[in-house]
Amino acid sequence: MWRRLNSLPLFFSQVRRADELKICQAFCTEIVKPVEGESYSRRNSPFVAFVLGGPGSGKGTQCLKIAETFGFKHIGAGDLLRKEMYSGSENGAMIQKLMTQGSIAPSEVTVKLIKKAIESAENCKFLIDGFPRSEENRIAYERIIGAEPNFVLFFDCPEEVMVKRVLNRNEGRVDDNEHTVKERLKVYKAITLPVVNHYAKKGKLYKVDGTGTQEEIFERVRPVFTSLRLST
Ligand SMILES: Nc1ncnc2c1ncn2[C@@H]1O[C@H](COP(=O)(O)OP(=O)(O)OP(=O)(O)O)[C@@H](O)[C@H]1O
Ligand SMILES: O=c1ccn([C@@H]2O[C@H](COP(=O)(O)O)[C@@H](O)[C@H]2O)c(=O)[nH]1
Ligand SMILES: [Mg+2]
Repeated sequence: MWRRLNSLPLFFSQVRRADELKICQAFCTEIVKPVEGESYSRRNSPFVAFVLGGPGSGKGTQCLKIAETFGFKHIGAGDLLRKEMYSGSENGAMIQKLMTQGSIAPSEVTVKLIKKAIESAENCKFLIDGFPRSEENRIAYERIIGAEPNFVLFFDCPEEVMVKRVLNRNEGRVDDNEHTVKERLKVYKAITLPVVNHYAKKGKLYKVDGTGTQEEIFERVRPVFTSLRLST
């Protein structure tokens, strides 16, 4: 569907936290370099950043700030699934069960929702928050969408901080409870971190310290997006 985008140059070093998989850390001044003269369009080649991190690492919070400051369209994979769940669609009950368990929805379902959200947006720059959750998700996205993300923003946060934030969230989510957050952390470590590692190896990962205040974190994120020189 969309033509493949060039992989973007990042520089690497070893990691401290999230070290189960020895994820590489990007630490460069010119973080993302779109190809000279390249223009991005919603249908042919949107500019896509995946935003990953554990439950409560602050993905949604930071995506709102990035979207507002840099004009990206924020697509929360979990938000799309929650909307589907409450819509009364045929997948609703299945999604509710998986979310309550802390498990992951079938790739076809999630990618279809993401594709629809991209195609119906009046934008060509997207933040896809909380996806891909697994290697299977990633492969399905690449197959169905026909492109890789331009880069991946990863919020690295200690487990105890993430759990505390989730349990204080108070938004009525079916998964904001002690039991589900424990399951989500297991899934995150076993299935999502390999995706993070995949993008690190490809030179597409930008890792940000997810501790501190929302404002402090955003100041770490800001240079990533300031360095983008998108021609649209
Ligand atoms: N830096 C921060 N310090 C304290 N609380 C925060 C911070 N960032 C976000 N929060 C709060 O923590 C909770 C979780 O944040 P957020 O929803 O952004 O995380 P998330 O990574 O999207 O989580 P999930 O994967 O569960 O959707 C929210 O209530 C949010 O307001
Ligand atoms: O790609 C995805 C994203 C989310 N889910 C399910 O939704 C919940 C909550 O997701 P958030 O991104 O944290 O809002 C997640 O635990 C999964 O159950 C999914 O299946 N696939
Ligand atoms: Mg979220």
